[in-house]
Amino acid sequence: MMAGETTKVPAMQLKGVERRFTQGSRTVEVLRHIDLTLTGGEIVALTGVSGAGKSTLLQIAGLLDHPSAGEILLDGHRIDTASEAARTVARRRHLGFVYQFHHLLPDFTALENVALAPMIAGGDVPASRKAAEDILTALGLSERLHHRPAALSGGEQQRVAIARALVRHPKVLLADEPTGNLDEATAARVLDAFLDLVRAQDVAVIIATHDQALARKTDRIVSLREGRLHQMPAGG
Ligand SMILES: Nc1ncnc2c1ncn2[C@@H]1O[C@H](COP(=O)(O)OP(=O)(O)OP(=O)(O)O)[C@@H](O)[C@H]1O
Repeated sequence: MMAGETTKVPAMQLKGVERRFTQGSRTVEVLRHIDLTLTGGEIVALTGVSGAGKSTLLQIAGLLDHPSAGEILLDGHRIDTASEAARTVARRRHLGFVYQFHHLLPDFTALENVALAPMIAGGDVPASRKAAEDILTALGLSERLHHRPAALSGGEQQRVAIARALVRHPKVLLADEPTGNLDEATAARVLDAFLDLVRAQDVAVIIATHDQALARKTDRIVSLREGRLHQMPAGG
């Protein structure tokens, strides 16, 4: 190790993760033995054909589902064996989620939608609103703070959803087709704003996507095939 360098604990590690679903007499092995290390500041694209298990893997990494076997470490600590209450706290404090459809609250403004997350986590109102304003401004939405979702374009709505996921500075951000609902030009703009922001925040990001143009902009591409994770060569 070089002088002044510190070893960085991975934001999240999946070790030997398996997930099988049993329906009647039939068992489907969706994830067979997944090893994945996510480091702060690293953006990983998770690819694979429809049904390959991308969403299943995100659900497990997001502590929303339990692996059938294997370990999950968050910031170096086992979290898969923790109580449901501890997992909920860890999810709120350390994980952020962005989905294809944004699920913004229709009766709240952009600013309120984003500020709610830190407020629910116990932040005071002025600090939460300031954090929300800062991140929305970083995403180019300073002129849209007081608009409700219905008065925003699709790309703007998705940027609000991204702001909401990032406002508490999660250690890990899990995104499932975050630009899948947008036209190509809007998707590219939203993605660029999103990548600039997460690179500045040092958050580990995993993005499940079918979009090769999106995947090529990340630091690393992994692909799920027959339940196993393959590292794809650099450059996609
Ligand atoms: N709760 C469940 N019960 C039974 N089977 C399930 C369950 N959840 C997922 N599966 C199966 O696991 C496999 C992987 O599904 P998953 O949604 O993770 O794929 P995906 O790669 O995200 O697909 P897509 O790109 O279409 O969203 C599919 O065959 C699916 O039917």
